[in-house]
Amino acid sequence: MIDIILSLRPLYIWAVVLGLIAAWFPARKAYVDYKIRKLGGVRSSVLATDPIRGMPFFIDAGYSQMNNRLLEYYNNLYKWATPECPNCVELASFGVVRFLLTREPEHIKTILTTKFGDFGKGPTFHEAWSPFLGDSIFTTDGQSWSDSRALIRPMFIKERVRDLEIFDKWTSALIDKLPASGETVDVLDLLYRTTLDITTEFLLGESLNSLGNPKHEFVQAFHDVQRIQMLITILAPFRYFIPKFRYNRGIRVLERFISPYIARTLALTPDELDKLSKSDKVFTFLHSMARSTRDEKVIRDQIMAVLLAGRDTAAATLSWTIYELARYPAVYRKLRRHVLDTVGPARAPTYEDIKSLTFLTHALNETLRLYPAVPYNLRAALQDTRLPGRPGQPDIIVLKDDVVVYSTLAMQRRRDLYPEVLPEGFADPAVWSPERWERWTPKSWNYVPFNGGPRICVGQNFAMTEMAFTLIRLLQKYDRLEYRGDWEAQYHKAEVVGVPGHGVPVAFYEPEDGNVVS
Ligand code: HEM
Repeated sequence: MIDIILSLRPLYIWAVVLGLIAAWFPARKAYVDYKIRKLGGVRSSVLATDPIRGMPFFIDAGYSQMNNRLLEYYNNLYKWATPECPNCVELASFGVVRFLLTREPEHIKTILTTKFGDFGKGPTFHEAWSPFLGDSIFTTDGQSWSDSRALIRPMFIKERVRDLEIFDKWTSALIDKLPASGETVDVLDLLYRTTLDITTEFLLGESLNSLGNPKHEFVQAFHDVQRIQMLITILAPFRYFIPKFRYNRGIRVLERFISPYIARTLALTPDELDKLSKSDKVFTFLHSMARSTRDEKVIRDQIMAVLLAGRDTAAATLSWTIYELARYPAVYRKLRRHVLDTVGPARAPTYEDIKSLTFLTHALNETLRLYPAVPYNLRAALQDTRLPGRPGQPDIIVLKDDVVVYSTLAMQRRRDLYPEVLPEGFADPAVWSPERWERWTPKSWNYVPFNGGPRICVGQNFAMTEMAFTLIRLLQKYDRLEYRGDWEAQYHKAEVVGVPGHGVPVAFYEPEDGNVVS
């Protein structure tokens, strides 16, 4: 065939090549249609199967990401969906990979539990993320993922007193950094640093102290790596064209910081590690891993993964909570009253205090409903499989290597997933209202900020305790809070984690006349 083409004149060669390309896409579509029919299901709503129709969607995705309109872009896709499949659409451009984008609870449930084994991060995700997260819990599937989970989980199953001490140390440092009563501060920036300091101390036994040293090169490097990683993920087919200088340099900075801690830990003998494990006070995540593996790379990868998982997620959720509390002073006052009644004005909270403060948990749940920290996620099909169709409709076929993108952000904000007629006292679902949780439990899989199934967030309890602890400390000290930004201008910015795009400029007020309760 090649010989025949090469024997033609150049103009004819171009014509043949273009003809082959033009024929390839309909042929590919026909083949996919045939396979799907054979498997006894249907396609989801098809938006594009070739570059001419597909490219504008991918370009718009990149543009929307850069301009912080990703949720709008994502929701707009469903305007072209068919009534048979209103919440799942298919996009393809070059190559053979189809992207299925969904905001359907039954699909998320299927991916994460019912057909857990059929879906995974997949080889492309692994390749795209491995410079940063290596072969860690985040980037692997099957046995490798299961080994990572077994390595990490022990540090999260116990309620450790040591964790509360770490939270206390760094929330005190946070409060020390807040300006005088009534002065404006961007609390998002401070919370990023607080959660980074908490997470590094938890992981390594020693904190980065970014609250004390905001210009630490680690902070900028971590930011650069995450931002570029998100772009690499969104522009998956075109990721090779993204400049990676800052990304690679950032990863080197992170590694330079972590390496000495790993080396120091690996220098300990198994006996020494066993001895340390007896004491909750000094035993770190690093020690815990070194008891199971002596492989420096394995440890490096898991540390990076937990750093990523633990830092921005909690900072973002706390920031959105503070942003909403500034909007609803009555909720702030109610929370403060609960905290002062339960913990008092100065004492550090215990695990029991935190558990008994249910309204505080409702406030955090409500934030995670409107602003789930991981707003977009994806899974690749590891084999031909299916997602359930609407009641009475056939299943949607997912072919091996197809990528399913799911958004808990888009799903949890779907108006049609809430009662059509809202019960008394149940605020509009678009509104932040912790009170709704007093009489309402979301249907399972309509609310999954920590995901679900075997891959559910391993740090969920750690995160909820850390966030509650931080809020309690702020509520003890300040009797009110004022937003100093432009409410209209605020937007949701998605870089792996969804944060308030304009930060959260606020002023905290201590009680006037020194009274604890105002
Ligand atoms: C508000 C706080 C948090 C939220 C909303 C959250 C959410 C999530 C979500 C959605 C996943 C699933 C990711 C995926 O499978 O693609 C996840 C996984 C994970 N999270 Fe969290 N997370 C939070 C805080 C934390 C913290 C503080 C830690 C640790 C210190 C942590 C550790 C992990 C780890 C290790 C995984 C991987 C689990 C696995 O793949 O088996 N998370 N988290």
